[in-house]
Amino acid sequence: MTSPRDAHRSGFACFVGRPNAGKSTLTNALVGSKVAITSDKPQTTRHTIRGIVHREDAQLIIVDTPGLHRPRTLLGQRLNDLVMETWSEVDVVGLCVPADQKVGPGDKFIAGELAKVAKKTPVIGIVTKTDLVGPKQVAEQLLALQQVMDFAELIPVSAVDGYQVGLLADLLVGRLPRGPQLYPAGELTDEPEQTLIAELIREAALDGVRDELPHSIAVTVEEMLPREGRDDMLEIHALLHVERQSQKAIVIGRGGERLKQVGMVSRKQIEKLLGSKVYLDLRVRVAKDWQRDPKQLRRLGF
Ligand SMILES: Nc1nc2c(ncn2[C@@H]2O[C@H](COP(=O)(O)OP(=O)(O)OP(=O)(O)O)[C@@H](O)[C@H]2O)c(=O)[nH]1
Repeated sequence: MTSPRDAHRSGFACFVGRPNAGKSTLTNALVGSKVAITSDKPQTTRHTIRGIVHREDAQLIIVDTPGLHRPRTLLGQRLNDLVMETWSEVDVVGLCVPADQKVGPGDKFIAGELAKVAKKTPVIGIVTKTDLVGPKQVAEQLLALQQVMDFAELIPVSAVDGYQVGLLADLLVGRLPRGPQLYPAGELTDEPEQTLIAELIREAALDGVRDELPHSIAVTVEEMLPREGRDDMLEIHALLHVERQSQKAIVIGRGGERLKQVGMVSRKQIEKLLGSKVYLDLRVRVAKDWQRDPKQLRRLGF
């Protein structure tokens, strides 16, 4: 007889899909907590952030990769390499395609790349954002997705209303090998706190900026220390790196209004994350063309 302990499964999953497909939101819905940043701007997830789903019968570690795209810069190339590397290391991959957009060349490009690992790693086709369309369109999207590659399973979900999120967790867990817990119960992510904080600041800074500017913002946390004379407060110093002087002006805004807003919004999120009051000092620095400069990329953690 197998004991429940022997039946325990553990392992890694990741979601892929074109930018904005809903991968981060789905990670959060599965984990039940805000660990991956989300935004309506494409390519917001630069770091491989893991969310951990703890269940009686399994521990599912979700690696949230950046969107795959045709590389134009050194950063783009590195991001793609990171995605490929992630695929070969996980137990199951979910290809996310939003229900409200036609299956297009971007999805086919990703499916083509995924097919290369599909013999080793099962791929689940996931139609996301089903709350945005009617049942007929969901069915059509499932059919369209089925054409692009040979999936181990196909499932429609909505991270917003929770539709089939539990079932998706079951499907993912079903593909994990038997094994013990890999992380302590209750731990939701193994990303260093500073990375999460930097991501929250970047998320706030991206809100309301258009075009190519989002790709030009990077955030580093330079210092975290107890605030002098306030033992209930943390003091955090962070830098927003942009590529050009003109971008600096946009990020700061007229009379510093935008930066103030970014500070206010992200401070609230950071306080929630850390469970402590925070004094946040944000500065903007021009790191000329950092996306094309290997030294700068390393300094910014890529
Ligand atoms: N209505 C609806 N919107 C969703 C759902 N999931 C995600 N979204 C929205 O779609 C946008 C993109 O979601 P993300 O989770 O950031 O997408 P992503 O694939 O991680 O994007 P990148 O990080 O750019 O690769 C956000 O505005 C989300 O709020 C969903 O189930 N329903």
